This record gives sequence, C-alpha cells and structure tokens, in this order.
Amino acid sequence: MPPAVDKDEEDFGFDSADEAELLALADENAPTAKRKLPFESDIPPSKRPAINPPSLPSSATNALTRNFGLKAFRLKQAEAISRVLDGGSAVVIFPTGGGKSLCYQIPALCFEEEDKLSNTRSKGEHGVTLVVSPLIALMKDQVDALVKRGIRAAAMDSSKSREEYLKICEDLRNGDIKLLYCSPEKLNNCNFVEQMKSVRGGIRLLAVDEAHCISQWGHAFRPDYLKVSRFAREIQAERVICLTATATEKVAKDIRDAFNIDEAGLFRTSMYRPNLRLLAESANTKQDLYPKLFALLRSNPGPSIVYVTLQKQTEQLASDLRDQGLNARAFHAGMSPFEKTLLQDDFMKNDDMVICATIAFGMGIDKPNIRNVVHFNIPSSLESYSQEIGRAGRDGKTSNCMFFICAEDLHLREIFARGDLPSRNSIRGLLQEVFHSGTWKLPIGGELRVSQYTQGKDHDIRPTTLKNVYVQLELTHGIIRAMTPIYTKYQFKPSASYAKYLSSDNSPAARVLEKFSKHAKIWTQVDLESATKHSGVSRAQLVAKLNDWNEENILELKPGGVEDVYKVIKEVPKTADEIEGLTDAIHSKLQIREQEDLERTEKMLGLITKPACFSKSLAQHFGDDLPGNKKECSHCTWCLTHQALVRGATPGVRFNYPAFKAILDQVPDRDDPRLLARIAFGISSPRVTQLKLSKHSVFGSMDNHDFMTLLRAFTKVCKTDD
Ligand SMILES: Nc1ncnc2c1ncn2[C@@H]1O[C@H](COP(=O)(O)OP(=O)(O)OP(=O)(O)O)[C@@H](O)[C@H]1O
Repeated sequence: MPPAVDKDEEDFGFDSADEAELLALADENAPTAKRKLPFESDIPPSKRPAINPPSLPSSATNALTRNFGLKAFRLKQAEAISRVLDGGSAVVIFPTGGGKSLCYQIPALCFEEEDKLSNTRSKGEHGVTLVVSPLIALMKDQVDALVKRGIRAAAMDSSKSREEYLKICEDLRNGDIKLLYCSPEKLNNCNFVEQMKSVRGGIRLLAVDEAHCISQWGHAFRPDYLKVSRFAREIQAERVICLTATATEKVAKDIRDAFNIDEAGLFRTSMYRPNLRLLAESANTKQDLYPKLFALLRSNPGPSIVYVTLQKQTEQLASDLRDQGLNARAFHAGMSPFEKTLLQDDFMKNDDMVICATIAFGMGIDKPNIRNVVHFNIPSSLESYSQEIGRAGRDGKTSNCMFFICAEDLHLREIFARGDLPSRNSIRGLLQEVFHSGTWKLPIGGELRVSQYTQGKDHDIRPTTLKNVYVQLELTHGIIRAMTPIYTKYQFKPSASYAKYLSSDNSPAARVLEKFSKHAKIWTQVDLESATKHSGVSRAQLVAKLNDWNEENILELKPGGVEDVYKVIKEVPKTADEIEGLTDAIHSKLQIREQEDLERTEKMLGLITKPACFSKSLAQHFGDDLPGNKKECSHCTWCLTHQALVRGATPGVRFNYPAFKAILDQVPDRDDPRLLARIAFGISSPRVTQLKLSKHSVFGSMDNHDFMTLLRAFTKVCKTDD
C-alpha cells in the first residue's frame, strides 16, 4: 500500500469533506457576530478602506445591516461590491476569513432592489447569483447559514433527493431563489447547463469560489475548473466574481484572462502579518530535528499545530510528543467524523494542546491564540504554507511559524511531484483505445462512452491525471465534449410492498422494469441496456421511475458503474501519426506540470535558504511587499541571524546494481521504464498496485537515488522510451 496521505494532498487540495466539517464546527464555536477579523488590527486606521465608496448603493449597506447584522464593510469588500453592482466583473484576493463571501452575497441581495429603483425588470425577473464552489459540505454550510438569515438560497448537489431537486427547479422557475450553489463537476451535466442558460431572469452574477483552481499555474489546479469560463460564456452570465485566498500575480492574471477582467477589477489586500515570526531550522537527519521540535514547543507554550505529510506520521509524532509530557493528539482525514469533531472541540477549548496533523486540519479553525504552527515536513507550495501559517496568532500576539527541514523530506515531496506523470506509452495506449476504429465511425455529435476507472487501471494513469487528459482533449484540442456521466448498473432491494406497487403501476416504464429485472436473494439486477434497446421506453424514463420508487421507499436503489459520456465535436484522430502528435502534445503538458510541482518545492525551500528576509520574500511571491517597502521584517530567521540556512546535505550514492537487478528480476515487463523507476523510487501507481509490489522489498529499494538517473538506467533495458 502506498503511504496514506490526506486526499487533499493527492487531489490538488480541495476535495476534502473533512475540511468542510471542520469549518462548520469552527463556525459553531465562533459566533459570527463576535468573530474578530484577524487582520484588522494589522491595518493602521488611516489605511483602512473607505467604508462606503461614493458609488456604493444604499441597497448594499442596507443588506449588510439588515441581513447580516454587520456595521461596516472591511478590507476591499465595498470596492469589489460596488464594481459588481456597477455591472463589472472582479477578482477578489483576501486572506482566509477575510470576508470574501459577502462580496457576492451582498450583490445577490441587491439586484432586486436596484432593478426596482431603475424600473428595469418586472417581478420574479431579478435572476440568480450562481456560486461555483468545490466542497459540497462547505456549500451546505453556506446555504444553511443564508437560509437562517432569511435569504433564499439552495445548493444543487448530488446529495439532493429527486423531490428536493424538483423543488429547486420550481423555485427557479418562480424566480424564488437568489443564490444557487453548485460544484464545478456539475458543469459537465448538460441538463444543468441548459437549465442555467434559460433560468428566469438570467444569471446576474457567477461567483467562482477557490478561483485559483482555474489556473494551470496554481498549486491546486482542478481540471473541471477550466470549464468555468466557457460555462460563463454559454450561460451568458452578466458578470463574474472570482474569489481566492492565495494567488500569485501569475495566477491572478490567469484568472483575469479567463474571464476578460481588466486590472481595475482586481481587489487584493495585504497578507503580511507583523506578529508572525517566520522561523526555520535544518538538520541532516529527521532524528536530529526531534529535540529542536520538543524544545520549541516547551519554550513557547500554547495551542499549536504541527503539520506533517502522511497520516501515519501524525500518530507517531503525537505519541513521541506525549512521551515528552506534551498534550499532543493526532488528526488526519482517515479518522471518523465523530473522532474529528470531538478532537476539534477539545482543541478549541484547550490552551495547551498540540495537534499533529495533515493538511486536513485547519480550514475553518478560527482559534485566536494558536501560538505555534510548525511544518515538520516540507509543505507542497508557498501558497499552502502561507495558508497554514495564517492560522497562527489571530489575536495579534507574537506567534511562531517554524519550518524544520532535512534532506530526507525532499524525497517525499519528489514522490508526490513525480507520481502523476504517466509514461508516453501509457498516454499513447489510452488514445489508441479511445480513438479506436469504432469511434471513427461516430458522426459529429455522436456519443462516446468510457470508463475512466477501468482506463486508469489499464493504462497506469492516476485518476486526477486521467481527468486532466480528458480536459485537454476537450478544451485544448476540441475533439470531444463532456456530457452527463451515467450509471451503467442499477440494482435494488425490493421492500415488502414492492410487488403490490408493481402490479398497480400500469405505466410503460413499470412494465419494462418488471420484464428486465432479474431477482436474486437480496439484490435485484436491472438490465437497462437491454431494456432500452428492446422496448420503446427511454433510459431517462426508466431511471426516473426507479428514482421515484426509491423516494417512496418501494425499493432501495443502488446505482453503480459510472461511465463518462463524451460528444464528438470534430473528426477524431485516426492515423498513427495523428495519435502520436496528440500523445506528444498531452504528454508535454503533463511534463510541464511535473516540472512546476518540483519547482514549487524549490521555491518553498528557497524562501528559507536564500539570503533574504522570509517575510518580504513571501509577500513578494504574492505580488505584495512589507509595509513601506521595508527591506526586512526584523524578526524572521534571516533577519535575526543574517546567515543563510543550509538545507542539509544529500549524501552522494553509488548506483546500487544489486537493487537494480532485483527489480528487473521481480518485474519481467520491459514496456515501461517509468514503471520500473517508480518501483525503485517508491512511487505508487495503478499498475504498481496491480502487480502487488507496494509492499515488496524492491519497492523504494533505490529511494536514495536521483529519479532521473533511475529513469535513464531503466530506459536502457526497456524496449520503449519513457
Ligand atoms: N464587514 C464585515 N464585518 C464583520 N464581519 C465580517 C465582515 N465581512 C465578513 N465578516 C465575517 O467574517 C467571517 C469570515 O467571512 P467569510 O467566510 O466570507 O471569509 P472568506 O474570506 O470567505 O474565508 P475563507 O477563505 O475561509 O473561505 C464570517 O464570519 C463573516 O460573517
């Protein structure tokens, strides 16, 4: 088994239900009205933004007090809202907890009042603000909070029952919803896109939360996010607002370009926090770092978070810290929701607890007095680092952000960076399968069905990378377009009343389902393929009937076997040359991603090893600077010592021929040098798992070697190039 990392680490950062749960909890613990803006105290009153810029309509200030019970706007909220209400689009970059949500919630509440004042629209025609947000649990949380405030909001997510879904549709038709939330994946659903195109009153504002996921240069790129700008055009959104807590200038520019937003539409506030002491220490081995960590936590008592990369490290480290007499506990995404909630509760109440956690811990934590945030492994990027240290010292008191590094941690980061790139052979094989002679016969507009799950295993490509390949085929090459994915298998458990209902339901769908269901002891299988082929009833009607019965508890439905459906947009590649060209194009894009991942680690290390002020370098990474463009913050490790940190020596190794030979003996396949290099380096992949090698002694047996050296060595003994 590959080491358990929190899913977030593998999936570019924003898919963890755990994080949303924690956010919900944090909000419960911190009543919103009392919640203090962590950064307000950092901004001198003279520099605080004007409360109401001249163009801010009174409807906005009314909504702020009436609906949210707040007195004044903060940071650049008023400016951003004013621009949106003027009809412009905006990019909002405020730190975590800075109040980004109000920048679209307030306009959503103002449209109706403004329409009435200008007498431009009739009743029910005030349209909808659509919010694209990556976490379902976070969406639910937001919708609940809005509904509690009497605001008409809803979320279109997969957890909705058919009845709830139909109710939302009805409300939309009646012009009864002001804010509608959906996930980026929903944009692949053709019915949803059509629905949004013709929503009553139109989409007045499209809000894109976690907008940095749009940027291919960003640390948390999510392929489905790339489709948001096309979607905005298709549904003719009147204006767009993109929100994020972390964006470099390049990422901000990418977001602006995606939606044609000029520079005046960028609202960024400073991330610099003068009370955070950015510190770093290095050692040759991890072992040497433990005493330093113990000493730091002992001499700076108070609530602390120690971040590590792997789940198992959280347990081990917490136990080590307990042995040292510290009140330490482990937290990771593999724990049950109940355990996590309990632990978070404890942390909020306690003043001496040290949480050893993966990145799953922290989002939504608004504990003011966190005194230490320690990185005991290398964070994935400066963006993650900045977000994580941002949890320290929200009460404005001095707090430590310690970054411990040693050479062996670099290996772990390289495993992540190199794990996603498939070999050229894998991409070629995939494309040959997708564009086989059966696909050639499809007309333009014809439907192509694939199981990405199976393809990932067959071609040794990780799920997120495979998704990325399909997005490239869709957006870069325009060959196919994603449609609504479908379930290919339906099975159900009939209730006691099933037979009675079935005999009294005379609809054609009920008759067909009866004919094409195969009963077994517990689960009844429905052969939908044959049913649609041999009856006049459509698949949609059959699925709707099954869903209705499920709703009415006549049966318990279990769909399975997701197939991704694509529409052919233009002539598909047929010849070997065309497939080769496409393979090269896709592979080189993925190669660039790998390089960028490696560079992100280098930049992260550069922050603490370059002879420069850490705080200034971090600010500059985000296109910012220290207040008054000061040269130094005077309290980071560089400013305190003026000595550059040495990252710890990687001992030179001699090529381990016996280990090399053992891998070749164990794996007879010679079709993929990258597979062999991964095994040697200790990088898991679908094929490594299939070969049951993750726990074998050869796995990771050459992990102290340079990866490229391994790749070159294995390429020499393989029949194909990497
Ligand atoms: N002008 C304001 N005055 C007082 N409180 C505010 C103001 N704006 C927002 N808040 C409060 O700040 C808290 C954080 O706001 P919000 O959740 O919108 O932040 P965010 O920037 O979206 O954070 P994240 O990056 O975590 O999503 C909320 O409790 C909100 O009510």
